[in-house]
Amino acid sequence: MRLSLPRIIPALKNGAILFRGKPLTINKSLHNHSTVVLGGKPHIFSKAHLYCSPTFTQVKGLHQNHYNMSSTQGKPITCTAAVAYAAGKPLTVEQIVVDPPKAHEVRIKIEYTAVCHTDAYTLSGIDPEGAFPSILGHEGSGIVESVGEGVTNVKVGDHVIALYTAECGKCKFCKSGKTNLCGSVRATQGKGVMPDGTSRFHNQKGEPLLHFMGCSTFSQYTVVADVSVVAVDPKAPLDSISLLGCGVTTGYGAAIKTANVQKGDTVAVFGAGTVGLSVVQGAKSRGASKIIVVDINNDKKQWSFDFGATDFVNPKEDLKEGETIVQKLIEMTDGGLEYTFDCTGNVKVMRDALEACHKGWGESIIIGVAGAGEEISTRPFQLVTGRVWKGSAFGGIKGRSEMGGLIEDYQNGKLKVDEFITHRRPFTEINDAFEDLHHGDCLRTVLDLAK
Ligand SMILES: NC(=O)c1ccc[n+]([C@@H]2O[C@H](COP(=O)([O-])OP(=O)(O)OC[C@H]3O[C@@H](n4cnc5c(N)ncnc54)[C@H](O)[C@@H]3O)[C@@H](O)[C@H]2O)c1
Ligand SMILES: N[C@@H](CCC(=O)N[C@@H](CSCO)C(=O)NCC(=O)O)C(=O)O
Repeated sequence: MRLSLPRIIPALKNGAILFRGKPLTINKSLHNHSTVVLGGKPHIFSKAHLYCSPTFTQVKGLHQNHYNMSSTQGKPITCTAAVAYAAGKPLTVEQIVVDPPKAHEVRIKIEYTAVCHTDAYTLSGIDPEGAFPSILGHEGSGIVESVGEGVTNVKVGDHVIALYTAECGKCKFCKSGKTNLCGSVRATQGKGVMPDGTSRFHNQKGEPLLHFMGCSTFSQYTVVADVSVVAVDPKAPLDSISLLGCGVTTGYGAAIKTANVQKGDTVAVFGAGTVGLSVVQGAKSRGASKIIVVDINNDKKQWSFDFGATDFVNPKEDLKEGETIVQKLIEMTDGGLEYTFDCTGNVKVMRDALEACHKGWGESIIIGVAGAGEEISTRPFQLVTGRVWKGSAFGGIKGRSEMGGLIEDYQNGKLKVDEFITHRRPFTEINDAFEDLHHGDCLRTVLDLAK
């Protein structure tokens, strides 16, 4: 069993874990969370996780009780959150109040959240659905603190990932077998409220704060609909798997599910952020014969090769005089690609990605998110001659039924996740994490909500 230190310490204090038949005690706990002294003997733990070997006996019920969550159940919780008060303004880190979950809702203690490009997009003010004041964040993991009436899919103490693409299993969309776009809570989610039309967050002045993408992971506690949360293997480290809440799943799923890349296919990926590089690793896992990454930032070249790209093209530097990126890609692939992916959100790039597809069968998948008023265009002849334009949300992955498989892929070393965490910060440095997004050396910044 693997537990992060902030959670194991209360358990140890309660004598809830036995070591060689005796309760473990902490003699000393260092600020450096990678070292604690247990029973007089120093133990060093990597990545702030304690791995309980067979000599460490887990006492029955520990999982539910060690966190002492029952004291907060049914009550409002005051905690730290980062509030987006207005578009284009830094987030305000302050104390807010999180109400208990109502029926079919789940209150989660968020342990880790990463910052996705989409959070920056909404904060910038160009998201047509962006609403303020709100609590952003949608790529996070945590532990269930309490559940409302009628919740059966998760229980207190479960390790969970919040899902911005819900899965109810009952709606027209879920039952269609054609899409992961569940319809059960999407309308209220887009308005920044819970399914009953109200918010569970308010600030110290009593003003309601809106939810975001059904997740709001930029808060130490959040409330989500039960259809918007999945329990995961508690052995999977929560910091790493927070990235499965969006970026990694989106790119990997777009390659292996939406496009369903096959052995020998040629692939071009525009934009080598976490999403694009996860497309690359999905295409590589399927045995694509050529994986060309197109990015205007040379810092992304080495990343691209590390994740499985065979070629890297910087359109600002690698084109001959008068040559377009479409011509270059067509020339490199004897007529165009089987699959292209836009992972930039730039509508001009989306057009290039479509037109670089092979006549007759090439498919282009739009993943990037474009601002209000932006539209895509191409000559209809591009489609008449067999190219296909598609989109992909959350990689086409059904969060509740398919997340377990992705976690297994990660645990078996098939899916890279840790490699995307280039920066770690305490939650209080969240505005710096938004700044990180603009630097070429940053894929994902993971924020530790306990700090
Ligand atoms: N559809 C979905 O479900 C979904 C999920 C997650 C993210 N997104 C969107 O996907 C996009 C990528 O997200 P991310 O977190 O990887 O972003 P990111 O900012 O980390 O990466 C974007 C990359 O695109 C590159 N880029 C920018 N302009 C370019 C251009 N003109 N040509 C080539 N490369 C260019 C950047 O240099 C960067 O490497 C964003 O638009 C994000 O909002 C969509
Ligand atoms: N709100 C925007 C669109 C934003 C958007 O397209 N979101 C993606 C997920 S981005 C995750 O980082 C998505 O999955 N959309 C499908 C959905 O939200 O149902 C707008 O209004 O244009």
